Amino acid sequence: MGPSGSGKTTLLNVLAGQLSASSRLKLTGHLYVNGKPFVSSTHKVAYVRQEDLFFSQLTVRETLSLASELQLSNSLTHDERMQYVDDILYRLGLVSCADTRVGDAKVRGISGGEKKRLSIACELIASPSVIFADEPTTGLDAFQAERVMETLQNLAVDGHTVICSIHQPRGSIYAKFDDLILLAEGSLVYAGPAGDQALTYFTELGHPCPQHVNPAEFFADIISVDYSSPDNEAKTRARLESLVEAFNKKRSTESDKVHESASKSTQGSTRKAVLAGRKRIGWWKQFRLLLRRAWLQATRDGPTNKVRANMSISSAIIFGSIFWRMGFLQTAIQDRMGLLQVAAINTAMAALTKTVNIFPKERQVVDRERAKDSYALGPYLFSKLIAEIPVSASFPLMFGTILYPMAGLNPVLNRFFQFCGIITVEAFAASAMGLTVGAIAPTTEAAMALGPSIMTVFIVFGGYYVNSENTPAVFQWIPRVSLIRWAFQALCLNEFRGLKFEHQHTYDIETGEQALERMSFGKSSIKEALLEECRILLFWYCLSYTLLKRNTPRFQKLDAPCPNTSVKIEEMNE
Ligand SMILES: Nc1ncnc2c1ncn2[C@@H]1O[C@H](COP(=O)(O)OP(=O)(O)OP(=O)(O)O)[C@@H](O)[C@H]1O
Repeated sequence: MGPSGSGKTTLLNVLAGQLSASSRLKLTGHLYVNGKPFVSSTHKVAYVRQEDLFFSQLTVRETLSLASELQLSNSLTHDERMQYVDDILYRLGLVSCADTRVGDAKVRGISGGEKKRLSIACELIASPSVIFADEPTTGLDAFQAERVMETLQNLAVDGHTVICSIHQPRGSIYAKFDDLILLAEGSLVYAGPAGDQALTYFTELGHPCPQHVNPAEFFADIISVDYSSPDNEAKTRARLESLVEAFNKKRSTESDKVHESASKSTQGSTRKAVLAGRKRIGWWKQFRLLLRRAWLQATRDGPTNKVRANMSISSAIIFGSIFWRMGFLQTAIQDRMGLLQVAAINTAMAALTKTVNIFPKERQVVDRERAKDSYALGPYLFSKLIAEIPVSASFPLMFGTILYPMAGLNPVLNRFFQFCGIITVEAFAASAMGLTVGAIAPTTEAAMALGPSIMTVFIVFGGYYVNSENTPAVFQWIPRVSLIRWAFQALCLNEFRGLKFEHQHTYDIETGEQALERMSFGKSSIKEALLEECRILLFWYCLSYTLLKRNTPRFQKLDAPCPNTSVKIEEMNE
C-alpha cells in the first residue's frame, strides 16, 4: 500500500519478473519464496495487471475456454477442461455472466468488476502458486471492489499466495489483508503483519491511529508528503524520513528472524495442481483456436461492421452520383481516370483506418498472451489474415457493386468482376500496411496519425497526379511501392482497354489504349499490376511479422547483487 507514485507497480513488476527489459536498466537482488531461492519452473506466478484487456466480442466462457485450451496440459480431455473452466467460473462468481460478451467502449458487456474477476480467472487457469494483482480495485465502485477483494481473499484461503498493491482501501477491504508493506517514494515504511500489529508499531513511534479511523487512511496520511506549502512539505517529509529510518533500523535487527520464520512457514498447498508440466500446444492447434477467435471477433463486431458497410455504401452512392453515367465524350476520359483514382484512394483509406484503429489495442492483448508463451506469432498472424478475408472483402465488393453501374464504367461483365477483384486485393494490401503501422505505433492515436501520412505519399505517387515518367529520379522508388499506383494502374487497364471515345479533332483520343498511353500504362498488363500489388501485400505482412517478432515482450533479468544489497533498480545514464 502506498500513495500514487510510491513504487507499488514497480515493486510488483520486479517480484513477478515482469519489469520491461531495457539496456539502461540494471536489476540486482535476491528473490526468495518461503525462504528458498525463487525458481521459475517450480513456482508458477500469475500477474493480474491494472488494465483488463480482452477480445471484446468473446463471451466470458469463450475467453476462459480459449485460455484453458492454450495453457492447460494436453493430458486433459475436453470434458475435463470444460469442467475446470466451469469450476473457475463458479469460484470467481462469473457464472451469471458466463455467456455475456466481454464488450468494449462501443458495446456494453460485463461490468468493470466482472472484467477484473475475468482477468483473475484467466490467470488462475495456469494454477499459479503466487498471484500478483496490481491495484485490482482501481476504477471500481465500492461494491465491485469489495467483491474483487473477496475473490482474492478466497483464493488466498484456497492456498494461493496473493500479493496485491492497493492505493487506499476502505476499512472492510483493509481488514482482508494478512500482511502489509507500506511504500512511500520508493522506500519501505513498514513490512509486517497488517491489523493491530501494524497500528501498534506506529503507536510506538509516536503516531497513534485515532479511534474510528480507517487504518488504511491513517497510514496514507502519515506516509504522504504534503506539497501544499513549503512548510508543510518540510514537516511531512521529515516525518516520512524518520519513519523510513526507524523501519530500516527495525529491519536490520529483525532480518535474520524474518528469514527463519519464512523458511518454517513453507507448507503444502491445499490447491490441486492441474498443470502437469506446461508445454505449448502444436502450431496447427494454435492456428485453429486463434482462427476461431479471430473469426468470432471479426464477425460479431456489429457496430464496426455496420459503420464500415454504411461508409462503403454511402461513398459509392456519392461517387456514383458525382460521376453519374459517364458517357464516351472526350471529357469522360478525365472523369473516368478521376473516378478510378478516387475509388483506389477510398478503398485503401477505409481498409487502413479500420486496421490502425483496431490493431494497436489488439496488439496489447496479444503481447500479454505471448509474454505468457501461450502461442507463437506465426499462427496468430496467419489466423488473423484468413479469418478477416470474408469480412474485409465484403466492403470493397459492396462499394464496387453500387458504384460500377451508377458511374457507367466499362459495360462488360468480366470487367466488373475484375474491378471488384482489384479493389479487394488493394484493400488487403492497405490492411497489411495498417498492421505494420499498428506494430510500430505505441498507441491507436499515434497509428491514426502515422498511417494516413504514409498513405498520402502513396496517393501523390498514385499514377494520377504525377506521371511515372516525370517522377524525379530520387522519388522513382515510391510509385513502385505505392499500393494506390498499382491498384489505379490495374483499374485503368481494366477500364480503358477496348473502349472507343467520340472524337471530332485529329488530336482527340479515339481509343482507350491511347488514353492508357498518355498515362504511361500502355505497355503493362492487369496481371503484372496485380502481381505487384500482391508483392506489396506480402511485403507489409512480412514487415509486420518481423516488427512484432522484434518487439516480443522481454523482461529484465534479476542479477546477483553486490554483497550487502537488497533488490535494487538503477537507471543508468546513457
Ligand atoms: N524504489 C524506487 N526508487 C526510486 N524510484 C522508484 C522506485 N520504485 C519506483 N520508482 C519510480 O517511481 C515512479 C512511480 O512508480 P510506480 O508506477 O511503480 O508507482 P505506483 O505506486 O504504482 O503508482 P500508481 O499508484 O500511480 O500506479 C516510476 O517512475 C518508477 O520508476
